[in-house]
Amino acid sequence: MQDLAALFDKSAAVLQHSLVGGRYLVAKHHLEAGDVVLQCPVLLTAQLPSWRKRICYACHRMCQARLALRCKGCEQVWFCSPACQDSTTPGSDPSHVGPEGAHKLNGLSDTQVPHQLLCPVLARFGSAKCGADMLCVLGMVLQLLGLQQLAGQAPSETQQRASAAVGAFEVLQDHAAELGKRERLEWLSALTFLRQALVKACWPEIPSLDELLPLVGRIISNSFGTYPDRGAQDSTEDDLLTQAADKADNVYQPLVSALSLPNAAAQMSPQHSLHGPGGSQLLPQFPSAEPSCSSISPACQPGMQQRQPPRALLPHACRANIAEETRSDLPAESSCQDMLSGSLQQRASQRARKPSTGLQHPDVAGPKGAQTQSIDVKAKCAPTTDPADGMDDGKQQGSGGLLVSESPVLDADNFPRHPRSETSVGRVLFLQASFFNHSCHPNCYVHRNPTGATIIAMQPIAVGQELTISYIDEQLPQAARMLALQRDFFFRCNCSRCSFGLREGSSRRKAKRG
Ligand SMILES: C[S@@+](CC[C@H](N)C(=O)[O-])C[C@H]1O[C@@H](n2cnc3c(N)ncnc32)[C@H](O)[C@@H]1O
Repeated sequence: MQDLAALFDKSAAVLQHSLVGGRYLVAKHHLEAGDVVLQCPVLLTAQLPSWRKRICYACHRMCQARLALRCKGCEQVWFCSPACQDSTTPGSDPSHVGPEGAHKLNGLSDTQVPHQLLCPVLARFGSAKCGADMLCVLGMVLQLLGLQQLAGQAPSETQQRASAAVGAFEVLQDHAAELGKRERLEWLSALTFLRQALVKACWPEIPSLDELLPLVGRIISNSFGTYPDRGAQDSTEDDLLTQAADKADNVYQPLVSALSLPNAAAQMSPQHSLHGPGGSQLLPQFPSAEPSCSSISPACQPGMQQRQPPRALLPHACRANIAEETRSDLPAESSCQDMLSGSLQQRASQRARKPSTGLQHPDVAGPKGAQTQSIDVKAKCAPTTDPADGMDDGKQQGSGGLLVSESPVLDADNFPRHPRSETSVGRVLFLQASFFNHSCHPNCYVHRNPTGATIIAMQPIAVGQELTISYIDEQLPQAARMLALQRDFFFRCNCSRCSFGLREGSSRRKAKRG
């Protein structure tokens, strides 16, 4: 606990532990809406195969044009510039690469796993017979194995940082034991492929399946989905403040009103003293478009990015799909027990469904694109195809923004809706953010950019009060929320809103019957 606590030294959060609730974070001091609670770097991240030709492996920029520079060794990663390509080799000077700090692939500049280390293993990924999301997770497992290799090297700052990262990752909750039988078999099959790739690449130590499965268990239950975003790249301090205010007002106020929580509306109506003590001073300076990158890639030019309303949090693609399905399929007050018992059995098949329509990969044209999204175990017989091949770049949708976004979208009537039409482009794991518990009525939200995430208070938070974020679309009906949390995060939510909702649901049913 001592070392873990140090992860939060420079933040407004303190890690606590309770025998009943496990680890959780509380406010170190009073926070106002808009205050930054903490910033966490990206620990692991990977793109879905179909997006790799659009997203620079080094700086994580999403580009409109298909990237021209590909690693000749593995043929699995693409770069937006020679500088970005060079940055992945040890000893290079990363200072001129991409947006400020974006070369820090793992958010730990000195522990970025050199691409040369991973390249021979990635070279085998082209023949993988697993689905896109699984391949994405395998890529993150490989990065972690790379960090483990760095951690085993001779003492140096790099070694120390890698050891710290690996050590902290190992204490994240691992839900591998809760995988359904079918899912477990799927993962074992995918991990067997990874082991074979490691053997062929002469990896120094080949972990057993029993050692690899918990890594997957931690990654899938702690990672966020990444989404295309047009505009967040230029996030300014004012944008962040506005987002915090929008989120608090437009997202939670209607929810609170709908639930008629006593006193809650007042609590959820921050005074927006966003520039108050500890507010703006603490806000980070997000990297803006960087001349070195934009001068090379037209897609990185600020003029190419259209500002869009901020969007809401979603963990990853299959969660978005479930959200959409459950919204339409499920009555708001369905029995949660029924939902959950069904959900566990259906988890694998739900995940196997192809993403909903909406924003598609710019290269994807109809059914061909859908092929890459299936993670059905049977479908794994077909190699993962890359829809970017042979497509016309001129028909791409514009998308010059960041990979990740996490703020609400407003409908025409100004009521927040969820970006469920968005398709995930990959996954990302933030170490510190993994210690925030979920609430369906959270007091913080996560603003993400390619180099990391910033947790921001959405309302005044008293010293010692628990800090929570939402892992899902908290505007879903309770049954759907519970289903998504159980299915994707392996727990049953005990937040105050769910407890309240259960009582409300049963009393409404009673009232209907009566
Ligand atoms: C990302 S971790 C959060 C930190 C976690 N408490 C820990 O000790 O590592 C997510 C896990 O925390 C627990 N958790 C988070 N939010 C919860 C909630 N609202 N209700 C019940 N359990 C929750 C669940 O065990 C879940 O799998």
